[in-house]
Amino acid sequence: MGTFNQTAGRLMVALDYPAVDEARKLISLLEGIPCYMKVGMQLYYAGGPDFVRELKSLGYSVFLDLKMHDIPNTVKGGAKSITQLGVDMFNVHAAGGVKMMSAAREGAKEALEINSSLTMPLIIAVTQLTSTNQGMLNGEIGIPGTVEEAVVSYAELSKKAGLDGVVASPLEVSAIKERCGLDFLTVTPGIRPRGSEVGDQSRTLTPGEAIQQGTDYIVVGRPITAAPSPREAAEQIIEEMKLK
Ligand SMILES: O=C(O)c1cc(=O)[nH]c(=O)n1[C@@H]1O[C@H](COP(=O)(O)O)[C@@H](O)[C@H]1O
Repeated sequence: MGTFNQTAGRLMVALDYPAVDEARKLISLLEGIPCYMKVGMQLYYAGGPDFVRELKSLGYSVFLDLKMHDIPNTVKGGAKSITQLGVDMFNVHAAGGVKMMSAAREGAKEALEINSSLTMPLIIAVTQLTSTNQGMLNGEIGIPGTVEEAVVSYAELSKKAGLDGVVASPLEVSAIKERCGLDFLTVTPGIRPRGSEVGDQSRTLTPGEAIQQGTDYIVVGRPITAAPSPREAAEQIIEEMKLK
């Protein structure tokens, strides 16, 4: 199991930018605010491992969101490389199955055997993307049942594989915790402060509501990055989280 970094806070800021310069600009605006930095595929494909190392050297806790979904051997290798970067959290798709998710853990462990100064990252699994709604799940994707049932079933698989938690919408947090236990982490995107644009997200709650549901971490991108003052937006979100 990885460790829960209290000093990083419970807010994860999604650095969804096409270039590292834009990400650096936001990071300087948010200086001193307790948060994880989430690097997703857009920024990683542009800035690569060097940018992740840069964030680590600045002292940030980093969630590398590359959503691996491949055969177990490939995911094991990917997890080994990611762990060698010293990230604090990374993710895979639960749809890859128990063997694939266990392989991610094995890969991370192998990295630690090579370099004992590394710590085990938190490994979490994406359940159903927060852009998926009930109609899409049953019609387009072809999975029967409710979104909550599909998410909880993926969460159970993730737990069976020995992962630390899942990515889901805040709407499913209490069902996940009920089935998988309170210490099974939930990382929840689909966060929209009241009045902000929903965009392509389908299953959303406000930061305060997400905390009330018992989530461990909230992931916020555009409500901060596209705000007139990203710093004020982040401070307001943290304030709202504390009030709950
Ligand atoms: O794994 C993720 O982080 C993720 C999973 C998911 O189901 N939904 C989801 O939105 N995300 C990520 O969370 C962030 C949400 O960004 P905003 O919608 O701009 O707040 C993006 O970086 C997404 O890639």
